[in-house]
Amino acid sequence: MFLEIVEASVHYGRGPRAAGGDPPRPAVDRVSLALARGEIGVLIGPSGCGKTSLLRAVAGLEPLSGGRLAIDGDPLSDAARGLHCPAEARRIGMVFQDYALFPHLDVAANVAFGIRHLPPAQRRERVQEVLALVGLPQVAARAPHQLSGGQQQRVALARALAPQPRLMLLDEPFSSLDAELRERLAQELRGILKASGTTALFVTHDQLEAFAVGDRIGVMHRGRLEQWDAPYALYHRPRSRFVAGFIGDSVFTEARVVRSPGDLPLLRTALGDLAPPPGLPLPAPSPDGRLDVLLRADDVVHDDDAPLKARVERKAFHGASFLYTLRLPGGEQVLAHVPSHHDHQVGDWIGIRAELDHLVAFPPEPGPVPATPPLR
Ligand SMILES: Nc1ncnc2c1ncn2[C@@H]1O[C@H](COP(=O)(O)OP(=O)(O)OP(=O)(O)O)[C@@H](O)[C@H]1O
Repeated sequence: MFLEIVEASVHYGRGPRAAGGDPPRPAVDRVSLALARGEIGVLIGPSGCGKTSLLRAVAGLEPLSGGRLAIDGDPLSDAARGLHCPAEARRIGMVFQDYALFPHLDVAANVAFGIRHLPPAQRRERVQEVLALVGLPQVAARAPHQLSGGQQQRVALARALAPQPRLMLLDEPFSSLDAELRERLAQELRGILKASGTTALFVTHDQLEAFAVGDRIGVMHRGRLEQWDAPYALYHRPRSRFVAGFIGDSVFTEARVVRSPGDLPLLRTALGDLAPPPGLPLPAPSPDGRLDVLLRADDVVHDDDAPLKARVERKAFHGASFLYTLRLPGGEQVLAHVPSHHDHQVGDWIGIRAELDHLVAFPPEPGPVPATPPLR
């Protein structure tokens, strides 16, 4: 593999620990992942889960307290051997949230910053080449303040690409831009990285951005990498409750494992009996036969003819669809993506049914079942 991270840990403040105090929890806790040459990996997870710390360790801005990492077989950090290649010798490009362009230099000089060692003609050629790659061939003579936020970020990307880094690291590069522009730039970014064959690791907290950019996506939680997988697998085959709940709009609903007349297992839920696809092993239920089933908003279909009715509690307009929060007569809450021409009002009762292509179930968490407020 081109980028290899093995059991990498990052601790901050590794000074003597307070008497009787717990050892500080690592910001990154034994994370392993790999990227093939030219692949784009994305790290996603809640605030403080360790995404930036891992990226900084790859960049060489933080030492590893455990584990190792290498690019193209070249060891860069190895805690056991006390190896830490300095950041400037790693040939890694970086783009961060703040554009960090030099305000007193024009765009061409900004982009040429990392290739000052090249002869002038070659340097000019490379600047034009990368500006064309990011879709801004005409702005070389402008000052950064004469560009929009999105354009400035593309110039920052061109500047990082100019020295042909072995790896590109991007930390929330679009987070200061508005949502619509962010999504467009995320798709453009993927095209630019693929066109230049650049291997990249991208940090975001925006799922749409992660799915638009990544060949592989990693979900981090409290310093651990919970799953590192292709986007499709992450969505349809989440390996942990955390990943299942974090990705997409969903709820867990309680199910009892019962037997069909043909002696196949069925999951009895408030939305009816769900048959696991043949060959899908169910996790072991609790001693009282309970499992929690993941119900994504796209598994719940609005159907006027369905006998099961649910009351609209909230609705959020998503353009092509509404995300409805619905309450079933028994008190359970479910979510549903409904095409936006079905514009129901809060308080309306609408017909729904479950239509699950991928059934995801987990053993119930220990402790009492959280009470669902009754329907008023
Ligand atoms: N320089 C530092 N010194 C001490 N602790 C730090 C430092 N930087 C980060 N941390 C802690 O390490 C943990 C991981 O932080 P990190 O910034 O890597 O998370 P993140 O997932 O990138 O968060 P966000 O999405 O909010 O940027 C947090 O608990 C944070 O408080």
